[in-house]
Amino acid sequence: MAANALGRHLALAGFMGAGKTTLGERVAQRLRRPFIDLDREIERRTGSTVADLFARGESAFRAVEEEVAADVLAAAEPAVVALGGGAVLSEATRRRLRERAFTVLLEIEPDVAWQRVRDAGRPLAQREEAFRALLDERQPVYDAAAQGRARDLDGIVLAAAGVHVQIGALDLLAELVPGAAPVEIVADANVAGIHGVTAQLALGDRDVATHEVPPGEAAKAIAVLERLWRALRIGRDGTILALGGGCTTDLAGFAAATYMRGVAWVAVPTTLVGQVDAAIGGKTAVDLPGGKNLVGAFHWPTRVVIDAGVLETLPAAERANGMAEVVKTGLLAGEPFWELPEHELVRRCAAYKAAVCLADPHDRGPRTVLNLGHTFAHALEAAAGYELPHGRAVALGLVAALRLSGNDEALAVVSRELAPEPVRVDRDAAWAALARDKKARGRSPRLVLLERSGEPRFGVEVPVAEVRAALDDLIVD
Ligand SMILES: Nc1ncnc2c1ncn2[C@@H]1O[C@H](COP(=O)(O)OP(=O)(O)O)[C@@H](O)[C@H]1O
Ligand SMILES: O=C(O)C1=C[C@@H](OP(=O)(O)O)[C@@H](O)[C@H](O)C1
Ligand SMILES: [Mg+2]
Repeated sequence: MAANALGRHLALAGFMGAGKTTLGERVAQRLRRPFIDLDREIERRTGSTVADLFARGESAFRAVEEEVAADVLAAAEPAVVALGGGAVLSEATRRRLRERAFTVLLEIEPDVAWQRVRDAGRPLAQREEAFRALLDERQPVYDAAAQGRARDLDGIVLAAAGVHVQIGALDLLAELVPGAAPVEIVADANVAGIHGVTAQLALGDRDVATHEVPPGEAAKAIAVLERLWRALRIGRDGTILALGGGCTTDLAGFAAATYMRGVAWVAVPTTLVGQVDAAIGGKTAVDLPGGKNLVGAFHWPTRVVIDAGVLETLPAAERANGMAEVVKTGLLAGEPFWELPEHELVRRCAAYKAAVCLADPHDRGPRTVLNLGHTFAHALEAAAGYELPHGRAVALGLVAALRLSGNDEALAVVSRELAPEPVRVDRDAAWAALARDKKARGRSPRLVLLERSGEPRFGVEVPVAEVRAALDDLIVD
């Protein structure tokens, strides 16, 4: 069974008034997919309104609905499809949804649904009592069709990406790790000491072993990977569960991508960076002596379990690294995510990243926006021999990118929230590293710019001299 909407249609099911049509259109925009509202498509093809079709008898409407659903779901290009509230009553449509789509149930309180549709002239929303009874009657069918559940726009995106955000989710791993097969945990050695037992207890008898890996970047080494490959015992139906920060999820995800030509994996990020960024989107990698992330694979985790509760034990310096990505994400989205309470901030950022990655899973274009400021950050990190904390490097990188964008408002946010401080590194080494960066093509580096918050532009050619000057401004002698 599909675990996410990657490469398949994203179908929205749910009762009348849940917002399938309204939110479906917005989700499609975020995922850069075509949007099809099944009812509108039926009206377009038949030249009659849904109400008129109903007036000729519900069974006639259902027959047309089933036929149009089959057609829409047969299309090769993955779309967002808002179903009508009764479409999943058809056994044939449910089967086609399982084959061709990932179905998210949009949940709604009956009172709210009734208030929304009572005066809209919908054929099955004429009398409140009948409306409520119909929802009760259909609930089991909705539950059977649902592969994910949501209540709002971000919830739909998160479900579509297989990302589960909930405080206390760590205790629910047995339910949240798809399937029933054995699980091997790959954990950061520090995190294993703090949260490892909780994860093991939650998994119960599915937990077969825990492999500890070095904390931080040291985990992303070929030697560590080889040790892990040799130690793994699961078969091809098993699951690797990564418990730790972005370095742990990068390593464990790559192990999962390669072990036995690929096994399923679940990411349980325990750092702010991991929860808002690294664990989402299927990029996995290890480092070579020549550079970071030089060997890797796109291997989307079957689930990402985000429990903001585990951040309580996160050291302040690690939190600061994460805040740089939070500020970056908020600026990209055009919303002050950094002002939100932690759980909500994590959810909003995770949803932003999930949408961008679903729209461009293999990093062919739009996903590049996530690199805002990172071309500079990576150059400074390399010149500092990777001794510079990532958050500090990203804060400085944002300063450079935003200056080049002429975005003073966003610059003020970065100064206030991240207090970036210039670094002492070798200027020529930093420049050489920037020129080597994979985003630099030919002579003029291509950057992500953000003239207006919420409207990033990627692949923008910026004159070499301006880029060099922006980099130099981040460095003190
Ligand atoms: N999240 C929401 N908040 C407030 N109103 C909404 C929301 N979603 C939908 N609506 C409104 O509720 C009504 C029903 O929405 P619609 O998208 O047609 O639902 P559905 O397609 O699930 O029946 C519309 O008037 C719409 O504007
Ligand atoms: O629940 C239903 O049986 C129906 C829901 C409607 O779509 P919405 O859910 O968008 O209102 C529409 O397909 C038709 O009126 C029947
Ligand atoms: Mg609708």
